[in-house]
Parts: sequence; structure tokens; C-alpha cells
Amino acid sequence: MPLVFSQISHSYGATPVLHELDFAVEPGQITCLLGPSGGGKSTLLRLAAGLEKVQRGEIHVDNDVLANDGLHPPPEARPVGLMFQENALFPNMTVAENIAFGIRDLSRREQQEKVKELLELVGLDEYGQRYPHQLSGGQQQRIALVRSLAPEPKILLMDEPYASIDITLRRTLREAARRTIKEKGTTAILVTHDPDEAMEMADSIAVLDQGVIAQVGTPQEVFESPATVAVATLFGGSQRLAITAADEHGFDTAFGRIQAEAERLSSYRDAHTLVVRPKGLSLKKNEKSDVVISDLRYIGHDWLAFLTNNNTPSATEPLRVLIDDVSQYQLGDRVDLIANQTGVFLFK
Ligand SMILES: Nc1ncnc2c1ncn2[C@@H]1O[C@H](COP(=O)(O)OP(=O)(O)OP(=O)(O)O)[C@@H](O)[C@H]1O
Repeated sequence: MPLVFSQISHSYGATPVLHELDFAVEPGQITCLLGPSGGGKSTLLRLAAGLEKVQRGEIHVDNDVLANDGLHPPPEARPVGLMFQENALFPNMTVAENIAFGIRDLSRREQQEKVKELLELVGLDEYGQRYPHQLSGGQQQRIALVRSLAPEPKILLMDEPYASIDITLRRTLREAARRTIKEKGTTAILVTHDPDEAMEMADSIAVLDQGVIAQVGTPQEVFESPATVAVATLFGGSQRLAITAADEHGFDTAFGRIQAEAERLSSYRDAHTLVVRPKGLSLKKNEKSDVVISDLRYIGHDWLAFLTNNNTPSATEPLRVLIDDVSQYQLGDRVDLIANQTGVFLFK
């Protein structure tokens, strides 16, 4: 394994952030670290980068100890490349000089060849002699990426590199980054709190929640079989509801009864929490129901129904349910809720 965190605990003052965390990154993969804000994602990356001292536990690279409470090599002595938001390009150096910065020990010719190859890789062959302020934000990001790849680090650490970039450009940059990282065979960890970004970029997603890794898996595994409530609620407009009672026909929630198949229920007899995606429920009209369609909104490809329950306080957030055929429904319709086969998750 190129990068392994073992039993890492970390506190800021008296505030614990990481708790005996174990995490191994697969070689040659792009792993996205995803999780609620403040969960410790950046801290984990900063520990590997050498920007933060390891307090407890160890970090290994290829079976060698990289850092522990007695070993703290500086960032430049580590086999890692950094692409953090704060690591802007050096403004007083040309693009070529920026890229060559980390490979100053190579001969001049080798440096030039490397710079040329990397500029071509991100489609900016003509830009070597420009200064950063003469580039667009997206071009600067692409240069920052290849600058961090120039020394051919074993591991590339990226902390929200696209956070300040607009959504369309972000998509283009992600693609460029994924292609470039894959072409180089680099092992990369990308911190993001955008689940869409993680789904698009990652070979593997690791969810960090409350100081521990809650789940590691392919984007499909993490999306379709979330291991915890925190993982389930990361994706797809998921909504969390408490289950107040359950029997063989379904379960009771703040939105009344949600009907479900008996066989499904029996495997979740002790469930107390329901996480439901907008695609996870179907509606059936029932004049006697207390659940009412209080809003219908078009969201591009689909319609969302916003449901409220006449019997619950108005402060309760409406339940959002995707509907196939909007012509069947109108505002004020009363409906029953039925759990679909996918998009509904039960937790103890
Ligand atoms: N230098 C610091 N001094 C004190 N507390 C810090 C420091 N850096 C981070 N923290 C705290 O540690 C916790 C974890 O922070 P961290 O930045 O690692 O989380 P994160 O998962 O990357 O969050 P986000 O998604 O919001 O960027 C937060 O509560 C944060 O306020």
C-alpha cells in the first residue's frame, strides 16, 4: 500500500478531531475523502503532507514509516505532491518556472523537457512564458496540477482544489485532473465536500465522519449500500426521518405511515432511523391521508413534490419526493407514501 494511516488520533488543544483512525489508500487510485464539514478531512491530509505534526499513530508510505510522534520530515522531504487551495502559483515566476520549481535538481534540458511534456498534457503548450496573472483561473489550476505532478510524487494530495471555481469550469478541470493523474499512474487523495465531485472523480470514496472512516468503497457501493446514516445522508438530497413504530406493513414517521414490503421490513426489525432519497418513495392518492402535496417544482429533468403532514408542526421541513408523471398530481392532493426497492435505507 502506498499510503497507510494507522491508529491516528489528533486534537487541536482540548478538541479531539481524529480518533484512532485506520485508513489505507489503494495504489494508482484516486480516492475521494468525503464527509460532513469539520469531520477532519483536511487534518488527515495535512498530517500526510507534513503541515501538521502527528500526535499519535503512524503514517506509512510503501511500508516505511513516513511520520509518527517522533518523526516529522518537512513537506519537501516527503514523497507527496500538494495541491491545496492556498498553494497558489508563484506570481513572480513564469508558468514554466513554476512547473520547474520542484525539479530544480534536474539538468536544465531535463527540466525543459518535463515542462514541455506537462504543458502538453494539460493543453497549455503555448503558455510557458506567461505569468500567472496572464492566465484564467482554470488555466492557473491546470498549471498548479502539473506543477504538483512534476517531481513525480508517489502520492498527490488535493484539498478542495476547485472550491473557488464555477461549476462548469470545475467539471472540465476534474476531467483534466483525472486524465492527467491516471496517465501518470499517481496515487491521489482528493478532499471534497461535494458528493457529485467525488462520484465523478473517484475510483474509491472514503467517508470521514466524527474522526473515523465510516466507509470505504467504490462510488457505487457507497451510494447504493451506505454503511451509516452519515454516509447515506451525503448523497442525492437524502432526508432523515425517525421511525416511531413499525409492523409488517410499514413504518410510522413524521409523515405518517410509509408502506413497505414485509420481507424488507423483517431484516430491519430494530430500525429507528430512515434515510430516504427523493427517488426512494412513490405516491398513491388517498383522500383520507394527512399528507398533502404543498408544492410541485420542476427541477430540470424531473418534478419534485413537496409533502407536508397536516398533523405535524409546520416547522417540519417538507419531504421531497420525485414524481414521474406530474399530470397525475396537483397541489392539495392527499397521498400515501410507499417505499421503493431502492433509495430507502433503514438504520438501527
Ligand atoms: N489549526 C486549527 N486549530 C484549531 N482547530 C482546528 C484547526 N484546524 C482545524 N480545526 C478544527 O478541527 C476540526 C476538523 O477540521 P478539518 O479542517 O480537518 O475538517 P474538514 O473535514 O476538512 O472540514 P471542511 O469540510 O469544513 O473543510 C474542525 O472542527 C476545525 O474547526
